[in-house]
Amino acid sequence: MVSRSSLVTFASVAVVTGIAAYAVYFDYKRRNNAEFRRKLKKEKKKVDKHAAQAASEKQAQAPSGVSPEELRAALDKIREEGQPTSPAESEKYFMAQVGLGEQFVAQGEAFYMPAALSFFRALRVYPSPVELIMLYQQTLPEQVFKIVMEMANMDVEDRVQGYYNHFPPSDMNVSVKPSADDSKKILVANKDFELGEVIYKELPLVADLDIDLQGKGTHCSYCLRQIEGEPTRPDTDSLDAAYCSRTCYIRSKMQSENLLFGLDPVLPEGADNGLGALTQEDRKKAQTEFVDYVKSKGKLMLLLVGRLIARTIACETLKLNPAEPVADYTNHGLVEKTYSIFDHMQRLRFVEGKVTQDERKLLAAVMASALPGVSDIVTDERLATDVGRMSYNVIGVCPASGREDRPVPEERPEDQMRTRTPYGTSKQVGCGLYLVSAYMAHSCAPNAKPTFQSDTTELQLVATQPIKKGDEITMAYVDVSQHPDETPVEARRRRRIELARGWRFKCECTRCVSETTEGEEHDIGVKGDEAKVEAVVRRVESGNAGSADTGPD
Ligand SMILES: C[S@@+](CC[C@H](N)C(=O)[O-])C[C@H]1O[C@@H](n2cnc3c(N)ncnc32)[C@H](O)[C@@H]1O
Repeated sequence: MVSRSSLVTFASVAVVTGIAAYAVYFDYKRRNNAEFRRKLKKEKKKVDKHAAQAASEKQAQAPSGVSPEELRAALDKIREEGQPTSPAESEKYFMAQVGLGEQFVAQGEAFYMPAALSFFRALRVYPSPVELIMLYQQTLPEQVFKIVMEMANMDVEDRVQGYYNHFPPSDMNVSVKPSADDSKKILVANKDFELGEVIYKELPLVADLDIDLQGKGTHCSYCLRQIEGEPTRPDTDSLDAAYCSRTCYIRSKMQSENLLFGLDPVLPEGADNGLGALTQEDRKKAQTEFVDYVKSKGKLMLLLVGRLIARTIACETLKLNPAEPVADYTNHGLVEKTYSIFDHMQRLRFVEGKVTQDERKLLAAVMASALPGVSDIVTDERLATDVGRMSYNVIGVCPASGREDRPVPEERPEDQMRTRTPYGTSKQVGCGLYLVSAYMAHSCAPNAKPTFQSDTTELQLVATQPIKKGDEITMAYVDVSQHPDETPVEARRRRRIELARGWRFKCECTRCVSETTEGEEHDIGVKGDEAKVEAVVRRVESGNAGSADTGPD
């Protein structure tokens, strides 16, 4: 049934899950095309006037009368048709579908269903669906509007609720499932694995060298491998990046380096409407200030969040240019139509991070100097959540050889960064955010371990015990060995404190439970589990997405 709440459902979910593909382009167009802005303003005024009227009239809330089966079949067919890929094609497609819809409507009620399908097709490619829905509500016959809304809700619900049917990709041999008490997510094996077998390989969404290795030229700034011979060094890189190969250089540049630390234009030719108004000097200055801050304060997580935002923008702008060989620059089909990076990220658990005003300004200035207007998305709230989510989920990259020269951190490792490495952080060269591995729970008696056998950021998850299909897969977030100077009780207490300080949860693993001694429990600084999941995600997953509140709890 189409009701106001389902309209809100669609609106809030569509907004928070990222309008994606054309957002950057259209946003620019809107800001810069006076005619477009005038038209939008006029339409908005019309809508505001009618909205008050409609509210008082309390529109009928009956369903469209079309059966869910019929709607489902129509939706499946429309999905199969695919969507235009370039902005120009999208605009053409949008106009054509709206024109068709109008023609069908003019032919009378018998043609309302095909009319609604055309308007729905147009809605799917429009970058601001909420605005369009408001226009539809005021201009389309009620019956047509209801069909469009029912289809839109079905589309969004499938996408949001069906997320874990599509992710992780099936070739990774694992699924994300709810835990037995439904309070969290766990990673489960889709088949049996023998001891020592590789369960899956995963590339990071973003990764970075430890701060002390940045700019040194000893390790690749993209794959983090130790560089043999002369590194590839771009002339104008503000972070002094060095690469082990041209492939790494190109990938890094395409994914985040150019936007953050390079000077090439960010949008594809023709899509920027002359927006690259800031000079290269402005861009360099903003970049240098950000780099100086990150390096002097050791803010690796802020750097990674910058990369994350840059990569999100790069993914969306790459979609604007179908001629680009997208797959070459991306990992695991991350640039795909159904889910954006934002969709992936917002499902990860986190503890809010601390970000100062200066930090936000420095990062926003880098973004603004490359792509004016984009700095608007770097809000205090978003940054605190992103930094929290990043530091909560990254995994330390420890190549087989590791390193012995890592500076001893002044802060406790778990305060400075939580890099989830079973070897401790002392040997790592950097860290990466791995979207699938992020779901692995900690166990003090884990059955799997992340390894970096190719000496790059590619994570290979290896079974450290035989694993049966359906078993939960776990890793150690901290060093779970018993040190020579420790009793079992002391070792248990050490790892539990480290977990509580770093990840704010009380370990409930089988080993901790079995090693509990009577009267021994002590205050480890946390009562239960203080990690959060984005409120909108929780609501959507519990089938109650109607609220407009989209912030974390
Ligand atoms: C990095 S996330 C792992 C994925 C997470 N379980 C989820 O629901 O998305 C870490 C969170 O998992 C849970 N967790 C992981 N290992 C745990 C353990 N040994 N005992 C209790 N909770 C654990 C805690 O809620 C913690 O906040």
